[in-house]
Amino acid sequence: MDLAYERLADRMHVVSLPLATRFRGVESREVALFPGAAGWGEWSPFLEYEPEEAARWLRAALEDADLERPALLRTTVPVNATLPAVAPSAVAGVLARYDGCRTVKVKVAERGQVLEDDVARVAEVRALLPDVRIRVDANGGWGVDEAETAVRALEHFDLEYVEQPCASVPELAELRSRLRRLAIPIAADESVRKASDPLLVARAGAADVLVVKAQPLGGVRAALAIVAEAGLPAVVSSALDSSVGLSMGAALAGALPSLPYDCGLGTGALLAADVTPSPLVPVGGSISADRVAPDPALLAAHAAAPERVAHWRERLAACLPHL
Ligand SMILES: O=C(O)CCC(=O)c1ccccc1C(=O)O
Ligand SMILES: [Mg+2]
Repeated sequence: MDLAYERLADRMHVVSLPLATRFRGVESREVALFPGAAGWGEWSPFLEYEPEEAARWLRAALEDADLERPALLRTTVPVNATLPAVAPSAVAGVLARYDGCRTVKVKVAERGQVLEDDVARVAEVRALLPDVRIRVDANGGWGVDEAETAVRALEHFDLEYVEQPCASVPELAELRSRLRRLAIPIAADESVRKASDPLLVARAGAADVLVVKAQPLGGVRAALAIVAEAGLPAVVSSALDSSVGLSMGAALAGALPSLPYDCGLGTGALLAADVTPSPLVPVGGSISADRVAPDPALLAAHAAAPERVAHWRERLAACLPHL
Protein backbone atom coordinates (compact mmCIF):
# COMPACT_ATOMS: atom_id res chain seq x y z
CA MET A 1 0.00 0.00 0.00
CA ASP A 2 1.35 3.43 -0.98
CA LEU A 3 1.25 5.60 2.15
CA ALA A 4 3.14 8.63 0.84
CA TYR A 5 1.16 11.73 1.84
CA GLU A 6 1.46 13.63 -1.44
CA ARG A 7 0.30 10.74 -3.59
CA LEU A 8 -2.59 9.93 -1.25
CA ALA A 9 -3.66 13.57 -1.11
CA ASP A 10 -3.62 13.71 -4.91
CA ARG A 11 -5.80 10.60 -5.13
CA MET A 12 -8.35 11.88 -2.61
CA HIS A 13 -11.74 13.24 -3.71
CA VAL A 14 -13.76 14.99 -0.99
CA VAL A 15 -17.49 15.40 -1.52
CA SER A 16 -20.28 16.87 0.56
CA LEU A 17 -23.58 15.03 0.21
CA PRO A 18 -26.85 16.60 1.37
CA LEU A 19 -29.06 14.47 3.65
CA ALA A 20 -32.76 14.06 2.99
CA THR A 21 -33.36 13.86 6.74
CA ARG A 22 -31.30 15.43 9.50
CA PHE A 23 -29.28 12.66 11.19
CA ARG A 24 -26.73 12.72 14.03
CA GLY A 25 -27.31 16.47 14.17
CA VAL A 26 -26.04 17.16 10.66
CA GLU A 27 -27.64 18.06 7.34
CA SER A 28 -24.84 16.98 5.04
CA ARG A 29 -22.20 14.26 5.04
CA GLU A 30 -18.60 14.84 3.99
CA VAL A 31 -16.77 11.79 2.67
CA ALA A 32 -13.35 11.27 1.07
CA LEU A 33 -12.96 8.74 -1.73
CA PHE A 34 -9.77 7.11 -3.04
CA PRO A 35 -9.39 5.26 -6.33
CA GLY A 36 -7.01 2.29 -6.13
CA ALA A 37 -5.80 -0.82 -7.90
CA ALA A 38 -8.89 -2.84 -6.94
CA GLY A 39 -11.59 -0.14 -6.97
CA TRP A 40 -12.70 2.84 -4.88
CA GLY A 41 -12.44 3.10 -1.10
CA GLU A 42 -14.31 5.46 1.21
CA TRP A 43 -12.80 7.33 4.16
CA SER A 44 -15.54 9.08 6.13
CA PRO A 45 -14.78 9.33 9.84
CA PHE A 46 -17.13 11.81 11.51
CA LEU A 47 -15.72 15.31 11.64
CA GLU A 48 -15.14 15.34 15.41
CA TYR A 49 -13.04 12.15 15.44
CA GLU A 50 -9.40 12.45 16.48
CA PRO A 51 -6.59 11.15 14.23
CA GLU A 52 -6.00 7.90 16.12
CA GLU A 53 -9.60 6.77 15.60
CA ALA A 54 -9.90 8.24 12.08
CA ALA A 55 -6.73 6.35 11.07
CA ARG A 56 -8.52 3.01 11.46
CA TRP A 57 -11.16 4.27 9.03
CA LEU A 58 -8.36 5.32 6.64
CA ARG A 59 -6.76 1.86 6.76
CA ALA A 60 -10.13 0.37 5.80
CA ALA A 61 -10.56 2.78 2.88
CA LEU A 62 -7.09 2.16 1.46
CA GLU A 63 -7.39 -1.60 1.86
CA ASP A 64 -10.72 -1.56 0.02
CA ALA A 65 -9.27 0.58 -2.77
CA ASP A 66 -6.03 -1.35 -3.20
CA LEU A 67 -6.82 -5.00 -2.40
CA GLU A 68 -9.29 -7.47 -3.82
CA ARG A 69 -12.21 -8.16 -1.52
CA PRO A 70 -12.74 -11.54 0.20
CA ALA A 71 -14.94 -14.00 -1.69
CA LEU A 72 -18.68 -13.35 -1.47
CA LEU A 73 -20.92 -16.04 0.02
CA ARG A 74 -24.03 -14.09 -1.04
CA THR A 75 -24.51 -11.47 -3.76
CA THR A 76 -27.24 -9.43 -2.06
CA VAL A 77 -27.64 -8.35 1.54
CA PRO A 78 -31.00 -7.84 3.28
CA VAL A 79 -31.07 -4.48 5.05
CA ASN A 80 -33.15 -2.61 7.60
CA ALA A 81 -34.74 0.80 7.28
CA THR A 82 -33.05 3.29 9.62
CA LEU A 83 -35.38 5.83 11.20
CA PRO A 84 -33.72 8.91 12.73
CA ALA A 85 -35.23 10.42 15.90
CA VAL A 86 -37.97 12.26 13.99
CA ALA A 87 -41.46 13.28 15.17
CA PRO A 88 -44.25 10.71 14.67
CA SER A 89 -45.72 12.86 11.89
CA ALA A 90 -42.49 12.45 9.88
CA VAL A 91 -42.18 8.66 10.28
CA ALA A 92 -44.25 7.62 7.26
CA GLY A 93 -42.34 9.96 4.95
CA VAL A 94 -38.94 8.58 6.01
CA LEU A 95 -40.03 4.94 5.87
CA ALA A 96 -41.40 5.48 2.35
CA ARG A 97 -37.79 5.95 1.18
CA TYR A 98 -36.97 2.27 1.95
CA ASP A 99 -38.26 -0.23 -0.57
CA GLY A 100 -39.36 -3.58 0.82
CA CYS A 101 -37.48 -3.57 4.16
CA ARG A 102 -38.87 -6.07 6.67
CA THR A 103 -36.93 -4.58 9.60
CA VAL A 104 -36.90 -1.01 10.94
CA LYS A 105 -34.23 0.35 13.25
CA VAL A 106 -35.58 3.24 15.30
CA LYS A 107 -33.23 5.76 16.88
CA VAL A 108 -34.13 6.44 20.51
CA ALA A 109 -32.68 8.29 23.55
CA GLU A 110 -31.89 11.33 21.39
CA ARG A 111 -30.48 14.22 23.39
CA GLY A 112 -33.18 16.80 24.14
CA GLN A 113 -35.99 14.24 23.86
CA VAL A 114 -37.77 12.12 26.48
CA LEU A 115 -38.97 8.52 26.67
CA GLU A 116 -42.48 9.54 25.55
CA ASP A 117 -40.95 10.72 22.26
CA ASP A 118 -39.37 7.29 21.74
CA VAL A 119 -42.59 5.48 22.62
CA ALA A 120 -44.56 7.67 20.22
CA ARG A 121 -42.06 7.08 17.39
CA VAL A 122 -41.96 3.31 17.87
CA ALA A 123 -45.77 3.21 18.22
CA GLU A 124 -46.10 5.03 14.90
CA VAL A 125 -43.82 2.51 13.16
CA ARG A 126 -45.77 -0.40 14.64
CA ALA A 127 -49.10 1.21 13.61
CA LEU A 128 -47.90 1.81 10.03
CA LEU A 129 -46.14 -1.55 9.60
CA PRO A 130 -47.71 -4.20 11.86
CA ASP A 131 -45.51 -7.02 10.56
CA VAL A 132 -42.00 -5.50 10.50
CA ARG A 133 -39.27 -6.38 12.95
CA ILE A 134 -38.42 -3.38 15.11
CA ARG A 135 -35.05 -2.80 16.75
CA VAL A 136 -34.08 0.34 18.65
CA ASP A 137 -30.68 2.07 18.93
CA ALA A 138 -29.97 4.31 21.94
CA ASN A 139 -26.32 5.06 21.07
CA GLY A 140 -25.40 4.60 24.73
CA GLY A 141 -27.80 7.32 25.82
CA TRP A 142 -29.38 5.56 28.82
CA GLY A 143 -28.16 4.63 32.28
CA VAL A 144 -29.01 1.08 33.42
CA ASP A 145 -32.21 2.04 35.30
CA GLU A 146 -33.32 4.35 32.49
CA ALA A 147 -32.67 1.61 29.95
CA GLU A 148 -34.65 -0.93 31.94
CA THR A 149 -37.57 1.52 32.22
CA ALA A 150 -37.38 2.29 28.49
CA VAL A 151 -37.22 -1.32 27.41
CA ARG A 152 -40.21 -2.14 29.61
CA ALA A 153 -42.13 0.75 28.01
CA LEU A 154 -41.22 -0.38 24.48
CA GLU A 155 -41.36 -4.13 24.98
CA HIS A 156 -45.01 -4.59 23.96
CA PHE A 157 -44.20 -3.28 20.45
CA ASP A 158 -42.14 -6.49 20.09
CA LEU A 159 -38.45 -5.58 19.89
CA GLU A 160 -35.95 -7.65 17.91
CA TYR A 161 -33.10 -6.23 20.02
CA VAL A 162 -31.93 -3.06 21.70
CA GLU A 163 -28.68 -1.63 20.34
CA GLN A 164 -26.13 -0.01 22.68
CA PRO A 165 -28.69 0.95 25.37
CA CYS A 166 -25.92 2.05 27.76
CA ALA A 167 -22.45 3.39 27.10
CA SER A 168 -20.17 1.04 29.05
CA VAL A 169 -19.58 -2.72 28.98
CA PRO A 170 -20.33 -3.18 32.74
CA GLU A 171 -23.65 -1.33 32.28
CA LEU A 172 -24.53 -3.53 29.30
CA ALA A 173 -23.71 -6.63 31.34
CA GLU A 174 -25.90 -5.47 34.24
CA LEU A 175 -28.80 -4.58 31.93
CA ARG A 176 -28.46 -7.87 30.10
CA SER A 177 -28.89 -9.83 33.30
CA ARG A 178 -31.93 -7.69 34.21
CA LEU A 179 -33.49 -8.13 30.75
CA ARG A 180 -32.92 -11.85 30.54
CA ARG A 181 -36.43 -12.55 31.79
CA LEU A 182 -37.87 -10.31 29.05
CA ALA A 183 -35.82 -12.23 26.48
CA ILE A 184 -34.84 -9.05 24.61
CA PRO A 185 -31.32 -9.35 23.18
CA ILE A 186 -28.72 -6.60 23.53
CA ALA A 187 -26.60 -5.56 20.55
CA ALA A 188 -23.25 -3.80 21.07
CA ASP A 189 -22.20 -1.11 18.59
CA GLU A 190 -20.02 1.63 20.11
CA SER A 191 -18.68 -1.00 22.56
CA VAL A 192 -17.24 -2.75 19.51
CA ARG A 193 -16.27 0.03 17.11
CA LYS A 194 -14.97 2.61 19.62
CA ALA A 195 -13.41 0.22 22.15
CA SER A 196 -9.66 -0.24 22.56
CA ASP A 197 -10.47 -3.97 22.50
CA PRO A 198 -13.47 -4.75 20.25
CA LEU A 199 -13.68 -8.28 21.70
CA LEU A 200 -14.06 -7.21 25.33
CA VAL A 201 -17.85 -6.87 25.19
CA ALA A 202 -18.19 -10.41 23.84
CA ARG A 203 -15.74 -11.84 26.39
CA ALA A 204 -17.59 -10.06 29.20
CA GLY A 205 -20.85 -11.70 28.13
CA ALA A 206 -22.36 -8.21 27.89
CA ALA A 207 -24.11 -8.57 24.51
CA ASP A 208 -26.04 -11.10 22.43
CA VAL A 209 -25.30 -9.54 19.04
CA LEU A 210 -22.38 -7.52 17.64
CA VAL A 211 -22.88 -4.56 15.31
CA VAL A 212 -19.82 -4.39 13.06
CA LYS A 213 -18.83 -1.56 10.74
CA ALA A 214 -16.06 -2.06 8.22
CA GLN A 215 -14.49 1.41 8.40
CA PRO A 216 -14.17 1.88 12.19
CA LEU A 217 -12.85 -1.65 12.62
CA GLY A 218 -10.05 -1.07 10.12
CA GLY A 219 -11.48 -2.89 7.14
CA VAL A 220 -13.39 -5.89 5.88
CA ARG A 221 -10.67 -8.39 6.83
CA ALA A 222 -10.22 -7.04 10.36
CA ALA A 223 -13.99 -7.04 10.91
CA LEU A 224 -14.30 -10.63 9.67
CA ALA A 225 -11.60 -11.70 12.13
CA ILE A 226 -13.34 -9.92 15.03
CA VAL A 227 -16.66 -11.60 14.27
CA ALA A 228 -14.98 -15.01 13.97
CA GLU A 229 -13.25 -14.59 17.30
CA ALA A 230 -16.23 -13.11 19.14
CA GLY A 231 -18.45 -16.07 18.30
CA LEU A 232 -21.62 -13.93 18.36
CA PRO A 233 -24.10 -13.23 15.55
CA ALA A 234 -23.13 -10.06 13.66
CA VAL A 235 -25.10 -7.26 12.05
CA VAL A 236 -23.14 -5.19 9.53
CA SER A 237 -24.00 -1.53 9.62
CA SER A 238 -22.99 1.71 7.94
CA ALA A 239 -21.77 4.99 9.32
CA LEU A 240 -24.04 6.95 6.99
CA ASP A 241 -21.72 6.35 4.07
CA SER A 242 -21.95 7.17 0.39
CA SER A 243 -22.68 4.22 -1.89
CA VAL A 244 -18.93 3.49 -2.06
CA GLY A 245 -18.70 3.00 1.71
CA LEU A 246 -21.98 1.13 1.80
CA SER A 247 -20.57 -1.31 -0.74
CA MET A 248 -17.60 -1.94 1.59
CA GLY A 249 -20.15 -2.85 4.27
CA ALA A 250 -22.00 -5.05 1.82
CA ALA A 251 -18.69 -6.80 1.00
CA LEU A 252 -18.26 -7.55 4.71
CA ALA A 253 -21.84 -8.76 5.05
CA GLY A 254 -21.48 -10.80 1.87
CA ALA A 255 -18.40 -12.57 3.23
CA LEU A 256 -19.70 -13.42 6.73
CA PRO A 257 -20.30 -17.16 7.16
CA SER A 258 -23.63 -16.46 8.88
CA LEU A 259 -25.93 -13.46 8.53
CA PRO A 260 -28.97 -14.01 10.74
CA TYR A 261 -30.13 -10.37 10.93
CA ASP A 262 -30.92 -7.67 8.39
CA CYS A 263 -28.00 -5.25 8.08
CA GLY A 264 -27.92 -1.49 8.74
CA LEU A 265 -26.77 -0.75 5.20
CA GLY A 266 -29.94 0.89 3.90
CA THR A 267 -28.86 4.39 4.88
CA GLY A 268 -28.25 5.42 1.27
CA ALA A 269 -31.97 6.19 1.40
CA LEU A 270 -31.23 9.03 3.87
CA LEU A 271 -29.01 10.84 1.35
CA ALA A 272 -30.50 13.42 -0.99
CA ALA A 273 -27.56 12.96 -3.41
CA ASP A 274 -24.87 10.35 -3.95
CA VAL A 275 -21.71 9.82 -6.00
CA THR A 276 -23.29 7.36 -8.42
CA PRO A 277 -26.39 7.69 -10.61
CA SER A 278 -27.53 4.27 -9.31
CA PRO A 279 -27.16 4.63 -5.55
CA LEU A 280 -26.90 1.58 -3.32
CA VAL A 281 -30.37 1.89 -1.80
CA PRO A 282 -32.61 -1.00 -0.82
CA VAL A 283 -34.61 -2.64 -3.60
CA GLY A 284 -37.02 -5.28 -2.38
CA GLY A 285 -35.37 -4.97 1.04
CA SER A 286 -31.83 -5.80 -0.15
CA ILE A 287 -28.74 -4.15 -1.59
CA SER A 288 -26.17 -5.61 -3.97
CA ALA A 289 -22.76 -6.69 -2.62
CA ASP A 290 -20.95 -5.61 -5.81
CA ARG A 291 -18.38 -2.85 -5.92
CA VAL A 292 -19.55 0.70 -6.61
CA ALA A 293 -17.53 3.20 -8.63
CA PRO A 294 -18.35 6.90 -8.40
CA ASP A 295 -19.40 8.88 -11.44
CA PRO A 296 -16.85 11.63 -12.30
CA ALA A 297 -19.60 14.17 -13.03
CA LEU A 298 -21.21 13.55 -9.64
CA LEU A 299 -17.84 13.74 -7.86
CA ALA A 300 -17.42 17.14 -9.48
CA ALA A 301 -21.00 18.26 -8.81
CA HIS A 302 -20.71 17.46 -5.09
CA ALA A 303 -17.04 18.39 -4.61
CA ALA A 304 -16.45 19.92 -1.19
CA ALA A 305 -15.42 23.59 -0.92
CA PRO A 306 -11.65 24.25 -1.15
CA GLU A 307 -11.33 25.02 2.57
CA ARG A 308 -13.01 21.72 3.39
CA VAL A 309 -10.65 19.86 1.05
CA ALA A 310 -7.74 21.59 2.81
CA HIS A 311 -9.16 20.39 6.13
CA TRP A 312 -9.34 16.77 4.90
CA ARG A 313 -5.76 16.99 3.62
CA GLU A 314 -4.63 18.12 7.06
CA ARG A 315 -6.61 15.29 8.55
CA LEU A 316 -4.95 12.84 6.19
CA ALA A 317 -1.50 14.09 7.22
CA ALA A 318 -2.45 13.79 10.92
CA CYS A 319 -3.73 10.23 10.49
CA LEU A 320 -0.82 8.75 8.52
CA PRO A 321 1.51 8.43 11.55
CA HIS A 322 -1.21 6.30 13.23
CA LEU A 323 -1.55 3.80 10.38
O1 LIG B 1 -27.53 0.57 11.62
C1 LIG B 1 -28.26 1.26 10.88
O2 LIG B 1 -29.44 1.00 10.68
C2 LIG B 1 -27.69 2.46 10.18
C3 LIG B 1 -26.46 3.09 10.71
C4 LIG B 1 -26.59 3.85 11.98
O3 LIG B 1 -27.57 3.75 12.67
C5 LIG B 1 -25.52 4.78 12.34
C6 LIG B 1 -25.10 5.67 11.38
C7 LIG B 1 -24.14 6.61 11.67
C8 LIG B 1 -23.58 6.64 12.93
C9 LIG B 1 -23.98 5.75 13.91
C10 LIG B 1 -24.95 4.79 13.62
C11 LIG B 1 -25.29 3.77 14.67
O4 LIG B 1 -25.62 2.63 14.40
O5 LIG B 1 -25.20 4.07 15.85
MG1 LIG C 1 -25.69 2.03 16.60
